[in-house]
Amino acid sequence: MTETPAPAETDRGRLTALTRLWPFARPYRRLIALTFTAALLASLAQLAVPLLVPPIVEGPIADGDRGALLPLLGLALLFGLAEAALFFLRRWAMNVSSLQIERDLRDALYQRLQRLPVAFHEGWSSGQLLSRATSDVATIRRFVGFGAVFLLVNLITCIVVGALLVAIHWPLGLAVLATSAPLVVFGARWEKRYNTESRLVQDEQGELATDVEEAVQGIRVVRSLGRSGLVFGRYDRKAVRLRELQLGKVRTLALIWCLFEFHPQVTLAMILVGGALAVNSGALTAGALIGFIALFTVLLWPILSLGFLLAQAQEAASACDRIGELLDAELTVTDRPGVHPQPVGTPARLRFEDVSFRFPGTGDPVLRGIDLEIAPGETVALVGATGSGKTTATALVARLYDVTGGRVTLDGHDVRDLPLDQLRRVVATAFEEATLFSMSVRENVTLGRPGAGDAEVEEALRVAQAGFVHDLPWGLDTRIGEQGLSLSGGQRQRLALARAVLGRPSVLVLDDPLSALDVHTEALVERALREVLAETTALVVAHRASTVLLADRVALLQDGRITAVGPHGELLATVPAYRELLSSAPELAGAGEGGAR
Ligand SMILES: Nc1ncnc2c1ncn2[C@@H]1O[C@H](COP(=O)(O)OP(=O)(O)OP(=O)(O)O)[C@@H](O)[C@H]1O
Repeated sequence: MTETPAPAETDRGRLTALTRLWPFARPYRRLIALTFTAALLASLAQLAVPLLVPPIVEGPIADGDRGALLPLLGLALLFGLAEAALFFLRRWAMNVSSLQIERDLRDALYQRLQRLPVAFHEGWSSGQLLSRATSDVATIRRFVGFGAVFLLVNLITCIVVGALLVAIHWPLGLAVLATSAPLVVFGARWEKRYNTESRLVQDEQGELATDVEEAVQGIRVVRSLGRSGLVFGRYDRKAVRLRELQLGKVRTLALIWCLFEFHPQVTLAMILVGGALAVNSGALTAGALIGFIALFTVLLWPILSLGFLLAQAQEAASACDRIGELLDAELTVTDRPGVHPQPVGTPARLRFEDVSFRFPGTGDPVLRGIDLEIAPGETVALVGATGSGKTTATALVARLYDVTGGRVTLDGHDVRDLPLDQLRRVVATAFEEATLFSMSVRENVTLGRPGAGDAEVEEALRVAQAGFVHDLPWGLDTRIGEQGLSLSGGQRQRLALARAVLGRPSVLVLDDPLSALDVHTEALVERALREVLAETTALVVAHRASTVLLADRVALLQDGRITAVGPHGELLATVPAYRELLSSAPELAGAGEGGAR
């Protein structure tokens, strides 16, 4: 796997990236509006007590009229109760909408990852994808479920309270607003710096996740080579770098907090001095000053929270950008507009017509002008030196990659003119690396054909010589794969083969699927496989003599070109390069003595 592409140095991570969330938030706009309204009303209800202070101080308290106190206190209590009810409503609506948005985002991301071409996945490390699908989605949920609402509500509270302060005593009110201005200027400047740091931290977390994943997956190799120390060293260097990046982020945040903490204290001192002078000169009553200070304390939380709310918004914007990189990635292998199912026989005729292929971003093409026709029911073995392009050629049939020149056809239809659904139903592929999922044996085998009946499954298992599954603790219902029962390499290959031959596909593509079998099992699988190959069209990558002998004809691939096609015996007799290949590859050498089937 290559390094994850670096983000472009454009507008990335600016708060405008948050607008990407709108399509996900739109279905829940009513709940979001309810959240926002409840939060705003609760904040405004908080203002009731400070606003009631001057009438209480200057009325009942100054006059010693206890009876007049009661209705005012009752009013304050009512506002308190309203605030509590609004708090509950806000939390409920906020959590429901944010959890829904999180789920929708996760689903969209997962579906996109499933649809993105193989070439895309080869360019991205799994840790980067994992961190986007988990921690970035959670960051967005936290912002949607908290930061976004309070950023707006607190801003409105600041404006309303600012206006009230000016209304109570305009010189003091304006002074409070003037001391708040640096917060805005500083906040805007800091936004850029914090954003860059957030993004770097998030990317480094992805790198670290990749390392952990590789170390776990490759644990046997690492242990057997005795390189745990080396692998740990690499991991530790990244962990140290992550710590440094996080510390940088913390430093920036600490600076912000400093300012946001310092500001209210200085402002409060200024209000006390200015207020005392105003009361002395008769420009302000004592009650109004107490009310002014009480209102200013309401302003403290919105001002203090601005720092971390902006930080949360920044992190969410970075997360949106990172997720956007996946959601915007081009779906290069997709259904052409207007495609509809075409008649494809079983077995089908497979043709490579002047096919060329170049991996994206690479120089020389891997395949150049390949012509190969495989008649219905015929088996052709693809033979060539390592790196000659055999696996790449087979991957073009099921459109794991799309040709960059020429075309591949099934019964005369360009594979790009078939709906992907149909194509992948009629073409079955078994890879050299047998991948099994954390599911039951049955689910693993029927993955490509969920409707397959018991008889078909049994037949596929028989062909693949995978009868061992009946001896597993729960037979076909035994859970296998990463989190299930461990199987040997040969057993895994046999199950992957059973998956490919299930339902007798129109075209069978086998990429050296017998490589992990012992000689005895291989002979049994080959015998059964001959039955299947007799009824289907097959393209088989052969690294071993025994696999070559399964084929009717052999195609020799050299440097991305097919240089000879014919029965094994004929090539052996007439093509020196083929003879050389057989003699230089011990695995293939045995074919020298045999003949094609
Ligand atoms: N994702 C990729 N990006 C760029 N180049 C690639 C990619 N995958 C394979 N290649 C290159 O394409 C060439 C053909 O690879 P391919 O796997 O098709 O060869 P092969 O004949 O199947 O080899 P082997 O017998 O070792 O399996 C090689 O040079 C390989 O390095």
